Amino acid sequence: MTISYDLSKSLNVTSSTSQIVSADTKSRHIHLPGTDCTIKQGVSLASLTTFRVGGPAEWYVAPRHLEELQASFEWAQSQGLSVTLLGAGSNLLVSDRGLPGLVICTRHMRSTYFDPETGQVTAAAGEPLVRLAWQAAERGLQGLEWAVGIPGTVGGAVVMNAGAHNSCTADILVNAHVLYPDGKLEIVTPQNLGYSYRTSNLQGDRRLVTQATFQLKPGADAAQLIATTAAHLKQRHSTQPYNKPNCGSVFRNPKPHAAGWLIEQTGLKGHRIGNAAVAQRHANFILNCGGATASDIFQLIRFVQQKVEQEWSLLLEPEVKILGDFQLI
Ligand SMILES: Cc1cc2nc3c(=O)[nH]c(=O)nc-3n(C[C@H](O)[C@H](O)[C@H](O)COP(=O)(O)OP(=O)(O)OC[C@H]3O[C@@H](n4cnc5c(N)ncnc54)[C@H](O)[C@@H]3O)c2cc1C
Ligand SMILES: NC(=O)C1=CN([C@@H]2O[C@H](COP(=O)(O)OP(=O)(O)OC[C@H]3O[C@@H](n4cnc5c(N)ncnc54)[C@H](OP(=O)(O)O)[C@@H]3O)[C@@H](O)[C@H]2O)C=CC1
Ligand SMILES: C=C(O[C@H]1[C@H](O)[C@@H](CO)O[C@H](OP(=O)(O)OP(=O)(O)OC[C@H]2O[C@@H](n3ccc(=O)[nH]c3=O)[C@H](O)[C@@H]2O)[C@@H]1NC(C)=O)C(=O)O
Repeated sequence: MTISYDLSKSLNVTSSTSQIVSADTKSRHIHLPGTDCTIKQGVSLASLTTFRVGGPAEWYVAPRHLEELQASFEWAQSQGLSVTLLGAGSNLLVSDRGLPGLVICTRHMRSTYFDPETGQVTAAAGEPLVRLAWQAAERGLQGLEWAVGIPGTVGGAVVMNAGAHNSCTADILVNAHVLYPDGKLEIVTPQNLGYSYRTSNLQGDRRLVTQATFQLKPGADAAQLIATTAAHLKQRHSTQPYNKPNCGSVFRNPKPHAAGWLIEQTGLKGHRIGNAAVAQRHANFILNCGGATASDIFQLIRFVQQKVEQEWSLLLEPEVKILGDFQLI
């Protein structure tokens, strides 16, 4: 049985039913008129996700500017293609069969502006959150020290409400610019985004975050902020596995419990399916031990869910976004 499996009810799952590629889209590269941007056919997504798994995008584009982004949306609409949004791919499990339609990757949308007076920082969607955290600390701007070690983009952080060390994106977001597929731009505030733990109403949505502004506290001691940031990174490296491809925490914590604790108590540390394994260092991490398939990881996620539910009567909800078709074995 082949299904589009919606594990978290908030997944941007796309069907793998082949799209009809129209006559003028048969070449492997399509130049977007009026831009320097090229849409490519059949681009592997494995190297674009931190799990290092996943098949090809039917079509792929990585715009650098708003105009290129708008042109990409227009092109997808003109071809009747579905659109999937990709940041740094650090919270994604993409099917081995790849994704139909157009995958728009924002990681080349880069720019940062720090206002030392107000403490506000505005960054384009593709800026690495980690880079922003270090730059803020170096400028004596307090409020992003928690973000070190999270290998996502600014856009991904706004969508996922990324967080750590009892802080999260919603705490510091002033506003985000979002682009609708029809080209309309809107400025949204945290109050509009339905934020809660690792959740926002942008998840599974068609709006694309193009930039975000965060409020930091100016005038802090840079050396102190750098020390705190470094301490957070050190703590992470001592509790989380950074040596093999993964997606961070696989499941949201079913508070007041910690998913990692539940999985360890269920005896699943080290459990392996194919080349995917539950990490020894942290049971809420699944590792690609080398040559894992998305299917291996998917089966392991299902297995962990089933075992934990049997033991604790709790269904763990994936934090990772599962995209495309997966087959239940
Ligand atoms: C080693 C490791 C450690 C991690 N630690 C943490 C942690 O401590 N805390 C934490 O919260 N997360 C953590 N994560 C998970 C991940 O880094 C975050 O969820 C991150 O915010 C995802 O950002 P991304 O750019 O990679 O988004 P992606 O994984 O590319 O996408 C995530 C979702 O956001 C959507 N999306 C991405 N960009 C945009 C955009 N510009 N506009 C609209 N939608 C968009 C995608 O469609 C998808 O639904 C970790 C991951 C790894 C690999
Ligand atoms: N296990 C996995 O699956 C993966 C784990 N990771 C881990 O996640 C974490 C975050 O990864 P990633 O987002 O790629 O971030 P990186 O740690 O690679 O850093 C991103 C950018 O932040 C800036 N930066 C990093 N460290 C410092 C510093 N000490 N001082 C000043 N600036 C700094 C640099 O910008 P500039 O170059 O402009 O100076 C760098 O390019 C890392 O610990 C990485 O090892 C990342 C990917 C996959
Ligand atoms: C990595 C992510 O975020 C991380 C974030 O980096 C850290 C640090 O703030 O706190 C959360 O982890 P976490 O809840 O697992 O934090 P930890 O402190 O490592 O563990 C919580 C509790 O579980 C226990 N634990 C953890 C792992 C394990 O194998 N066994 C175990 O018993 C720990 O001893 C601790 O008592 C976030 N995870 C979630 C799902 O909320 C992510 O979202 O991808």
